[in-house]
Amino acid sequence: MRAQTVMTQWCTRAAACGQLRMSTNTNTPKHDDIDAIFKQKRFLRTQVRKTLKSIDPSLKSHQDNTVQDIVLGAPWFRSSRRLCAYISCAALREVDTSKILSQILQHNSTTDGKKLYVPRVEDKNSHMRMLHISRIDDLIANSMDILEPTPVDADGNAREDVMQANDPVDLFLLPGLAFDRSGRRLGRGGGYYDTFLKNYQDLAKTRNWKQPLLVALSYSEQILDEGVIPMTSSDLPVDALVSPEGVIPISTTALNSMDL
Ligand SMILES: Nc1nc2c(c(=O)[nH]1)N(C=O)[C@@H](CNc1ccc(C(=O)N[C@@H](CCC(=O)O)C(=O)O)cc1)CN2
Ligand SMILES: Nc1ncnc2c1ncn2[C@@H]1O[C@H](COP(=O)(O)OP(=O)(O)OP(=O)(O)O)[C@@H](O)[C@H]1O
Repeated sequence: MRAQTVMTQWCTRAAACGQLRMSTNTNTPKHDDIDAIFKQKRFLRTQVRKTLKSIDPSLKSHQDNTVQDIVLGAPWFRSSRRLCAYISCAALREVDTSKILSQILQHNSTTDGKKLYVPRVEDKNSHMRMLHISRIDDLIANSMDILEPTPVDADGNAREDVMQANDPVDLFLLPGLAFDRSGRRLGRGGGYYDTFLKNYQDLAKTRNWKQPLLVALSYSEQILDEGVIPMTSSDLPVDALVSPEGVIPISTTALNSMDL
């Protein structure tokens, strides 16, 4: 049985027996409900991690290539000038970004002139920065074994922090554990991306910049039925998903700007 089928059946059963009380309404949940939502998220993360572990490695690698080729060929990627992308971690079974990143850093005809910012975790208090890198050698493994940039480059200069940059980022390539077709995203629970994206969106508003396009990369098995992913008011929806089946535009921005 396919992992997606197992997940769908599990979600249906869990919802039916009350393990997952989905917040399909947009009202902010009461304080009493918040703990339950975080508990539901933890439960769902465990299920998704199991599903990811069960995907056949050759199927996973095929999906990695397909998703990356879709991104590399997409007009919204090709026309982006400044982007933030995650450095995929094999142990976390995330969609691989190595091909996308190396193409950006090679400055070839597809990706010429793009400026790349990647995450650096500063503390456990949901604080993450996005720092500019120009070479893959700018990265070292952190305590979670994820590659990230050193704060200072080889010449001793502080790397540019995207929050201090003079020009706007047009595109974010986002990781996550699970997604749905209405833009819900389940992260790894650190609150790093939600906090960062909220701050970046506020900065873009202050500067009168166009908001960046938020695109999450997903294996097919990570796209869950609508209503299954619990949300709080701090969870930010994504504009679009890229899975091996193609691009799924979600927001009006995505529908208007992705040229699909
Ligand atoms: N590649 C990548 N880089 C990233 C993130 C990410 O999700 N992926 N982050 C996104 O926030 C930030 C780091 N946050 C992280 C949060 C949790 C775990 C992690 O290892 N989680 C384990 C479970 C740990 C536990 O339960 O104690 C896991 O998910 O298996 C890693 C990174 C910034 N950089
Ligand atoms: N019961 C709780 N009450 C209040 N805050 C909590 C609770 N459980 C977790 N948090 C915190 O809420 C924040 C957001 O958690 P959430 O589960 O929404 O993260 P996420 O969306 O998966 O992560 P990310 O934004 O990095 O993708 C984290 O800082 C987490 O420590």
